[in-house]
Amino acid sequence: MLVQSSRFRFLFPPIQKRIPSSLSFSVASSAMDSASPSMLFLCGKSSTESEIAKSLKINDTLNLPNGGKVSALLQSEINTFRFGEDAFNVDLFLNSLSTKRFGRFLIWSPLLPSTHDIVSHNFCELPVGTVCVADTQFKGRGRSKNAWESPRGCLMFSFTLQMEDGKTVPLVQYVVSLAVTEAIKDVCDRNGFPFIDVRIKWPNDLYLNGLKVGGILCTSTYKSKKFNVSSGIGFNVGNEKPTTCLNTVLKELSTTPNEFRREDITAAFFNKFEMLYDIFINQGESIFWSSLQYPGM
Ligand SMILES: O=C(O)CCCC[C@@H]1SC[C@@H]2NC(=O)N[C@@H]21
Repeated sequence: MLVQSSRFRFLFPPIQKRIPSSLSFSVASSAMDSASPSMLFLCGKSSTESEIAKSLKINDTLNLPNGGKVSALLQSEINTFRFGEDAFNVDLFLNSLSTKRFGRFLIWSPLLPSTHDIVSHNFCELPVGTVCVADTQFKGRGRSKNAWESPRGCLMFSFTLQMEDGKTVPLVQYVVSLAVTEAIKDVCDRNGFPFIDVRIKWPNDLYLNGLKVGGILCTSTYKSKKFNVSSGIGFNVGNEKPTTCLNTVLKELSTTPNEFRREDITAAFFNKFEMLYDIFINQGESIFWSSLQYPGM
């Protein structure tokens, strides 16, 4: 059943074609597995977050589950390395970010096992709202113990939030899904791109032209009367495989050579998420339904 709204569009199951989110890794990427430490660049929107970065580096605080090694570096050290032109541009992201809490402390890595492992394993050491972005993952995690294929071009990030009311925790993935589709609309509007019809298959999958292009993974632990929630998003922005991606569809719809940038989508995501999350916490789940119209019912 397709339900359309004036502001949001939702796609409810059953869906035409299901693409498994569990897909195998290439031999090359699994060979890179934990042999060398993952480089984590710790970056901040303001001096407050930059001080946190320095302290985490000096104290060698961050680590990975199962003894995986990390090497913590500061934003100022990024330019001492040569990463490809398609590496995540930290400045581009931070300059487009207008939030008060989410995304302001950024951990970027060119290659790591899983952004989700970084934020969930180090949750208590990181400021709430921390985001970890990777260009490639070699142990990307999907829901239900599936793997998430994580090639270059795919937008992959995880972030943290803390909640007090256990009843609302399972619903946060809805807010995340909504923020992703709203972010894509926002980037299209700002850049004059044609409308790209990314749809939510509730609660945590994103579809484009009937194919799965993104998924959301939310996990939580309970500590000191608070729910520590880690939320991970994988979205095919520039990677045509394994299904299709935003840039392929944009190319089909455009006469000029435009491309989505992962940095713009990530910043727009947090700008939208912070607003939607505040509404959700203050007004409850009505945000999901208030603007729905049921045509023909
Ligand atoms: O559809 C799913 O099964 C959810 C996929 C979630 C994948 C993302 S990619 C960024 C983050 N890090 C991970 O290891 N998984 C999530």
